[in-house]
Amino acid sequence: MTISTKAGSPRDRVLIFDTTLRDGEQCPGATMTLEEKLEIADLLDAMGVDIIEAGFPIASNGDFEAVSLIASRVKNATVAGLARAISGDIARAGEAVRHAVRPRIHTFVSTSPIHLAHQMRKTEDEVIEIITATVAQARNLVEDVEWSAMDATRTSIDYLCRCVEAAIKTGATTINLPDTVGYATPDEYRHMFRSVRERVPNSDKAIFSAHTHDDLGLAVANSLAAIDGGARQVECTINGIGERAGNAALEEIVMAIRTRSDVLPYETGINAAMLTRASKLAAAATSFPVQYNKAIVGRNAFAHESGIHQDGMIKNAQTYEIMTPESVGVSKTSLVMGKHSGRNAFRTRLGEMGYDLSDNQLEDAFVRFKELADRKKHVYDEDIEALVDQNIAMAHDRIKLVSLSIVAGTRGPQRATMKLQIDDKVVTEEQEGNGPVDATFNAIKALVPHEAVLELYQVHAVTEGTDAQAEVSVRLSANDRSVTSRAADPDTLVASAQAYLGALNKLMSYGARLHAQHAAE
Ligand SMILES: CC(=O)SCCNC(=O)CCNC(=O)[C@H](O)C(C)(C)COP(=O)(O)OP(=O)(O)OC[C@H]1O[C@@H](n2cnc3c(N)ncnc32)[C@H](O)[C@@H]1OP(=O)(O)O
Ligand SMILES: CC(C)C(=O)C(=O)O
Repeated sequence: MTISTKAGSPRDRVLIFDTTLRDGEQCPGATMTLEEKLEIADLLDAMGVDIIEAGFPIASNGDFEAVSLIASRVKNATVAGLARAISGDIARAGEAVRHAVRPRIHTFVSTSPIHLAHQMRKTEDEVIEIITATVAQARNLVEDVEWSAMDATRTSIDYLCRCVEAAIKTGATTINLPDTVGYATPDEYRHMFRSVRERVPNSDKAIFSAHTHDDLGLAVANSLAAIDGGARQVECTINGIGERAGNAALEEIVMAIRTRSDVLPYETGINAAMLTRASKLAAAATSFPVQYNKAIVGRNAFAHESGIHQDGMIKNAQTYEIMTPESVGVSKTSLVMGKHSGRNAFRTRLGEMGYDLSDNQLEDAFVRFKELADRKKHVYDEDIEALVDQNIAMAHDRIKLVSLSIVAGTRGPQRATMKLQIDDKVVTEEQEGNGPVDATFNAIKALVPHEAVLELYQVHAVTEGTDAQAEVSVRLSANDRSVTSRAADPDTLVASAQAYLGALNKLMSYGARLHAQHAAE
């Protein structure tokens, strides 16, 4: 099947066969409700999936009902029901898909020696007879019959060719050669498709299909190799969910074909902008979270934290992104601020947040940002805001905190050892208190004797989590003047000391007469 591209060069169409609702549901814990299946089927249809494998109708009444309902509501896609090479399975699958606009029966039987000997307990000739009888039965029910050779990749090529020839002769229109146990390498899989297509005399009467599993992490690579070997249908699932390590991920195949159209001259009918939505829906329905670094749909797929990458992204997104986030339905790239970020990203984020800092202010804030990022897993905008505001506010302070250590716990009294820089003199003091905050404030009072009264002391977390920054507010009053100062730090006691000192600095800058001036002398 060939279609023309906009540029006029012919590209082969690769059919996308989605089996999220059948093989995807087979992985332990991924069972979906009827409503969830209907919602997924509607989305797959709207997204442009060519064939939706809706379930295995003989498996249960629930599966039968889901396949029947999906068959009656899907508007464009072919709806397939799976059936073993057993008459009852095929009749049930035929019944389930009968109201589909485009119904398909997908029947399969094992072909590898290990499966024939141990699972089927049949000879090769007996299985050929089973293929002939069951494909013929399916063909009597629907025109579109897919036949699969279970464990094809561990089957001898001679016997596989005999099976495929028999299936096509009896009426199979699609031949699927699955790598059922995820054992093949891309070269082997490509070669298998080439050999079977070359050696089977009637191979041109069927579309060949690849169905891969990810036991060795090769499912997508094998699917692409199969296409190179002549397959024009690929069987895959949203988020790559499926039996054991999963199936080939639909979104990865689609985006590989789209992004590397220079070396993969194919097209799919998928509206890629819906991939992220489909991923979220499948994850919610199955309760299988998508790993953060999952290709295409993982939450880090379009996120950058390292400074060199962020710098490149700011200059030109193509430096570190091979596809746009919009192309897969993600609204924008995110530059995550963290310990690996650099100045360019920090300055850019501050600009977006409305700050216009001088070079010196920026440098100071950047140093403090790196210190914070070393201590904190996530640095949010609110953290940066708190840090920069504090930095600007502290620029002209006469009293600065150099260090603070606290002894706290059940065996009081609590003790604070504090070092301050007052103008250009460094002074140290150790004080006890009724709790670590009291000890801290006592140390300040000892180092900067004053008569200001503490009117308010309040603590709240800037963001969520146990490593959140504490934002402390302190209000002091002296000589009829009242000032409030805020400070943030992951350490509540450091934030408390900074806020208290901030208030003292403000009082001093308003000209309040504090003994601090004497202490600094
Ligand atoms: C590679 C794949 O993904 S194949 C699809 C796998 N999916 C599933 O199995 C999910 C749904 N399965 C089920 O609900 C059940 O297994 C059923 C309803 C299909 C069958 O249940 P049971 O009749 O209890 O059989 P059970 O599951 O214990 O064993 C499977 C039987 O099917 C036979 N069988 C397996 N595959 C095939 C096949 N393709 N064609 C014919 N028979 C087959 C096995 O040899 C075994 O037969 P036996 O009982 O005569 O030894
Ligand atoms: C039923 C077949 C197609 C299958 O799921 C497999 O072989 O993995």
